[in-house]
Amino acid sequence: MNYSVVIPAAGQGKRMRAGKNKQFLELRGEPLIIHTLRLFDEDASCEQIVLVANQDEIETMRELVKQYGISKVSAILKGGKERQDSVRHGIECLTEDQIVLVHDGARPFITHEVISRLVTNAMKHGAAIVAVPVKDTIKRVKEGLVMETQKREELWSVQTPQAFKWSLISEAHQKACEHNVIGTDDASLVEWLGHEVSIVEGDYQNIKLTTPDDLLFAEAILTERERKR
Ligand SMILES: Nc1ccn([C@@H]2O[C@H](COP(=O)(O)OP(=O)(O)OP(=O)(O)O)[C@@H](O)[C@H]2O)c(=O)n1
Ligand SMILES: C[C@](O)(CO)[C@H](O)COP(=O)(O)O
Repeated sequence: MNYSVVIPAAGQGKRMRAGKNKQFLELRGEPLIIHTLRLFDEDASCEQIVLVANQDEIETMRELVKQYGISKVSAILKGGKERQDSVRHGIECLTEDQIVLVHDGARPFITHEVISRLVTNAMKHGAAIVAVPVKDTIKRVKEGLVMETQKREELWSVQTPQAFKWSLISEAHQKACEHNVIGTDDASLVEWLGHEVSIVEGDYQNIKLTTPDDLLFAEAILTERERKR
């Protein structure tokens, strides 16, 4: 089953403390966003990529897409204040009757195999997300004191991509916007509508490059993947 993907890349990268949007940081000589875009460009089931960028970075993104020969980018749209606003802009430019993936520009290590299982699940359930079981013990804390220890067997750490039938994710984003509902991921808006969301187990290497430490992990993952090739 073919799909379209919305890639939000319109953040500031504040936690990375690089003095610029982390999408332009280089990994093995290529910008982070290019690693992510290439993954989908090379995925046989990906029909089109909608890239969401900061207004003043749209031209740079366009040039990079051209320079690195990324062929499936159909639009580069202006992002919004929050990630959710950026994703909504991307969803709004697509149409019904398709599976839409949402994937962070800052997650360059998703695999074709996980994408394929995700899309199959989204067709069956309407909504599916990639996640991994939590490894640490998680506690709820208030004012420096432990309130509760959560049942670890019920906890999953959620990643992107997240995949949806377009009509469902479009409705979720529109209604969330009308009611000022903010979620830290897109699936939480679908959950808020009362719709089921299926989990697809992914892998721990699908990290989001968020803080400077993640650059070290990224280098290690790239080294291992090159060795396996
Ligand atoms: N208004 C925003 C905020 C974030 N994003 C994108 O959403 C993804 C996940 O967000 P995050 O890792 O938090 O990136 P930043 O917002 O850039 O980081 P920070 O919060 O540290 O500033 C990133 O690809 C980021 O570019 C976006 O498109 N629009
Ligand atoms: C969507 C996400 O990547 C799932 O883990 C995450 O919630 C994004 O959060 P951020 O605070 O915008 O990085």
